[in-house]
Amino acid sequence: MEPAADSAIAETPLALRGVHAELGGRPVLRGIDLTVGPGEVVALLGANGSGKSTAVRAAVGQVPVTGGELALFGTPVRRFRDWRRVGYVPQRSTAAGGVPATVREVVSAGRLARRRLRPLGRADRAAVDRALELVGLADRSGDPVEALSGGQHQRVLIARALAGEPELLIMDEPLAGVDLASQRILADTLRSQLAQGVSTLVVLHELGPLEPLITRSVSLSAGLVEATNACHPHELETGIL
Ligand SMILES: Nc1ncnc2c1ncn2[C@@H]1O[C@H](COP(=O)(O)OP(=O)(O)OP(=O)(O)O)[C@@H](O)[C@H]1O
Repeated sequence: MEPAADSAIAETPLALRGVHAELGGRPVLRGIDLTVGPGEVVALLGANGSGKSTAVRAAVGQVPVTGGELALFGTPVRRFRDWRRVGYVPQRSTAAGGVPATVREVVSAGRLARRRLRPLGRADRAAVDRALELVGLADRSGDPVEALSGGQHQRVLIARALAGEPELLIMDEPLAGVDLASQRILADTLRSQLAQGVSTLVVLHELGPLEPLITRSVSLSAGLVEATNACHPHELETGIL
């Protein structure tokens, strides 16, 4: 194989080929093809239960792949260890998991894959500060996460993912329950990440303020890809929603 082709494959942040996955013994993904190329923002769309969350959870190694191939940066997910290259924002949940924690503590957890067992250093603290600034929560960093609204909570989860300075950002419904002002902050945040070359896979029900940033949309139906649309800013067909 040509070296150029080799490096092109290695640089593909996320590639799913004919991916199958099961939950509770039932097939949920039934042969998904999905690629997130360098610098792309791919929106994953589809009805409730179509398999969007399962696809992203497979991509971050939380759901085993039972067939096909899933690779991160050219490495099969089962062998992938370089998780600091990936930022994951799970579907809305409690950021602190019931444990009292401040906004800064939760966001600092995003540095874990980089720090390993070392204490938080100056570069870690600077990255946490930048992430808090990006999502507009710098002034709330000392507050307990329990004291935040749902939309602010969601921004904490995004800041936690950004604090790790990922090359691939995977977000599961980051706009769910978030008001328009917060959605715009998220759009600005994503725009700044794109400018730095971060690739993104984002599960959405409505494109909202993210619409101009999306380069491609992939629509799932009953565990299969129903449609793929190359999007140019402002040209996405809203009909696919
Ligand atoms: N733990 C589980 N055990 C068994 N089935 C599950 C489990 N989690 C999800 N499922 C099923 O898998 C299918 C896909 O679920 P998934 O959460 O991936 O859908 P989704 O497209 O993200 O939906 P939504 O838009 O509602 O978030 C659904 O039919 C769901 O009922």
